[in-house]
Amino acid sequence: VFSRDVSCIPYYEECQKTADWLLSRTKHKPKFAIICGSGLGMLAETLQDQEVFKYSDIPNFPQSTVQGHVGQLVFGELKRKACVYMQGRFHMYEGHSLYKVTFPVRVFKQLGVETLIVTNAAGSLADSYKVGDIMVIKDHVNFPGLAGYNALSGPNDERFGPRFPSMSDTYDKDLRGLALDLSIKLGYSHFVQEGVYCMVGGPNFETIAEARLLHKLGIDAVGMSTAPEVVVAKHCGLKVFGLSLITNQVLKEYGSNEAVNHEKVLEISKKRAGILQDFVTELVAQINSNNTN
Ligand SMILES: O=P(O)(O)O[C@H]1O[C@H](CO)[C@@H](O)[C@H]1O
Ligand code: HPA
Repeated sequence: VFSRDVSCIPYYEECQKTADWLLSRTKHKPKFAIICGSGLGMLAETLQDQEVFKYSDIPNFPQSTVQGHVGQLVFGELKRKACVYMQGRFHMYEGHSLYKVTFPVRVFKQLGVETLIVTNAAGSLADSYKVGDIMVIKDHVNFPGLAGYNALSGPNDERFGPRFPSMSDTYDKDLRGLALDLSIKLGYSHFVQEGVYCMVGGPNFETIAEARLLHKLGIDAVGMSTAPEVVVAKHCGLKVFGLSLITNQVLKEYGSNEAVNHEKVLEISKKRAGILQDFVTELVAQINSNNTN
């Protein structure tokens, strides 16, 4: 489940074939790819001149199985910049191999994308965060990756990137700075944070003991995605920027009657998607005007 079957058809060619299929059907040449987190598919709604491809029609593409992940690529223009949105991501807990989870990222690279913007729904461990806050991802802890379930495990194809890529500067410093400046300009600074995201395998939410452990480790927000996509993006030379929407507080005390569930996560995502949408739109516009990209 976790690693690539080395006997399967060559991965680079497989990605290229999918990219060529898309390029022959869309007039857009995206430089930005945006992955929509749980319940955040509406981020794509502001795209002008849309062209939509269902995952079930795209060669080699996996299928979405999680509620809140529609399962289509939307190409279009945001402030006259060509973008592709992934409405529905793939998670390890769905049973996808990590090479399938990250397949779209490599396809984006072959489409000519230069910057990947990841979004996700996450639970907060940081005491100062509130539900509805947006966290600019400064760095991540890839728990499955540390345990050997890494999207880069298996044969390395140098055409994507090096065997041993550095991850010390993964979330682009200029883009993070730009986003924090922008949050002030947009009047968002009271709910925009910067912090560390941690990926756990899921699909269960954390036990109290696990939540306390993550909190002690200095992790600010936890989710079940993002790290594999980001590792693969960095490996193949994409600039990376990430936003976590805080959909719930992770319980750290015993005896509470509260419990998180996916429906509550989707409810908050739906409520805050508009704000996230504006943030991403303005950011994409600014990246160009500042020549950051
Ligand atoms: O990370 P995204 O896809 O936003 O979704 C988050 O929300 C779901 C749990 O409610 C999990 O899939 C978790 O990873
Ligand atoms: O509390 C959480 N834990 C893990 N993943 C999540 N995704 C949204 N909220 C959470």
